[in-house]
Amino acid sequence: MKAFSNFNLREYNSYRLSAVCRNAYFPECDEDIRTLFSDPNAKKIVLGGGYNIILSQDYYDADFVVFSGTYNNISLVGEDKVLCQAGVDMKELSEFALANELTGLEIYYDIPSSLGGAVVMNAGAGGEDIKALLIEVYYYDPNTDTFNTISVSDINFEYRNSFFQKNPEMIVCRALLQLKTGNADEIKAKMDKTKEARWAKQPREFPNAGSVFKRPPGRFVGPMIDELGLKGFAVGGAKVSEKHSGFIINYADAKGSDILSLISSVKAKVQDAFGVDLEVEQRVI
Ligand SMILES: NC(=O)C1=CN([C@@H]2O[C@H](COP(=O)(O)OP(=O)(O)OC[C@H]3O[C@@H](n4cnc5c(N)ncnc54)[C@H](OP(=O)(O)O)[C@@H]3O)[C@@H](O)[C@H]2O)C=CC1
Ligand SMILES: C=C(O[C@H]1[C@H](O)[C@@H](CO)O[C@H](OP(=O)(O)OP(=O)(O)OC[C@H]2O[C@@H](n3ccc(=O)[nH]c3=O)[C@H](O)[C@@H]2O)[C@@H]1NC(C)=O)C(=O)O
Repeated sequence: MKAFSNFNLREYNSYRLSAVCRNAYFPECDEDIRTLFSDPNAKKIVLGGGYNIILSQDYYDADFVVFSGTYNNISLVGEDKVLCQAGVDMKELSEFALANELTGLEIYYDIPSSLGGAVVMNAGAGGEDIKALLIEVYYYDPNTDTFNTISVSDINFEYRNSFFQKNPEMIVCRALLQLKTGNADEIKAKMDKTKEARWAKQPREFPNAGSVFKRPPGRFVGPMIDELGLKGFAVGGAKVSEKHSGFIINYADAKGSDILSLISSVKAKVQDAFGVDLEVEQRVI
């Protein structure tokens, strides 16, 4: 396994915040996972691709385990199933599916996520989600020091929620996905179309971590923020995106604390004006 001391996580969080941690570990196999997590008292902070996190501190006197760039094997099982490890980047997984003329993963060409993060959060967009493709997930339970398999029906997926969110000590190791045989041109066309539509609406030119808030029941976040005239509202180097007000962008060397102050301010204004208590979707670390 790769291990680094005093490691700057800037390249491992999509806001590109500078945050140094005491140690960063990049597991490469199941035994590395057991070594890292078998002692429940030795707390570690888990990151996938770092696309949905806010690193609120400049320094962490803590150990991070990063599932990105390693533990990222993908293999075809039979004709139309794919087995992949937690560190697989979903974009690469969608490209693997295309190369094998398999359909189902096209939207993940542009949903920033590791496979592990996608399972934990039930990643998706436009009405599609990962739940629909999953057969089963293999995970590590530090309470019992065992690797277990859970079938999709037992994961209890909900909107941005799952068994793994409710049990954050469980480590997602691998997932088996069911795809369908497709036509390469059609798969590629859907990948390109999804990407184009998302880039047109989202501020992909700046570091960001997707939607800041969950959709409150029966409402959208963007229109409320727009109505309050908060597009472009900034704290330090962090700003409510002018392109999509459900996003915060790092436009000028923001700190995690800038993002948190901006979130508090937006939350308070939305609460005052609409009586809606916005729930932050991104993980504050
Ligand atoms: N729809 C969109 O456009 C966008 C969606 N997103 C979503 O955000 C998520 C980002 O994923 P990713 O970057 O990989 O995750 P992150 O690195 O952002 O990690 C988020 C949390 O997921 C948990 N986690 C990640 N990997 C594992 C694992 N192997 N085992 C157990 N827990 C894990 C950890 O929480 P804990 O320790 O509490 O379990 C971690 O704090 C995806 O679900 C993605 O869909 C992000 C940006 C845009
Ligand atoms: C980006 C993420 O996922 C996104 C996902 O890409 C999109 C599309 O499926 O739907 C959710 O966003 P969202 O609720 O903001 O949906 P969008 O379709 O972008 O916008 C909803 C509505 O708000 C309006 N809107 C959007 C932005 C804006 O500045 N102003 C505005 O009025 C849009 O016109 C649309 O009518 C997901 N977010 C959540 C928290 O559910 C993420 O999870 O990080």
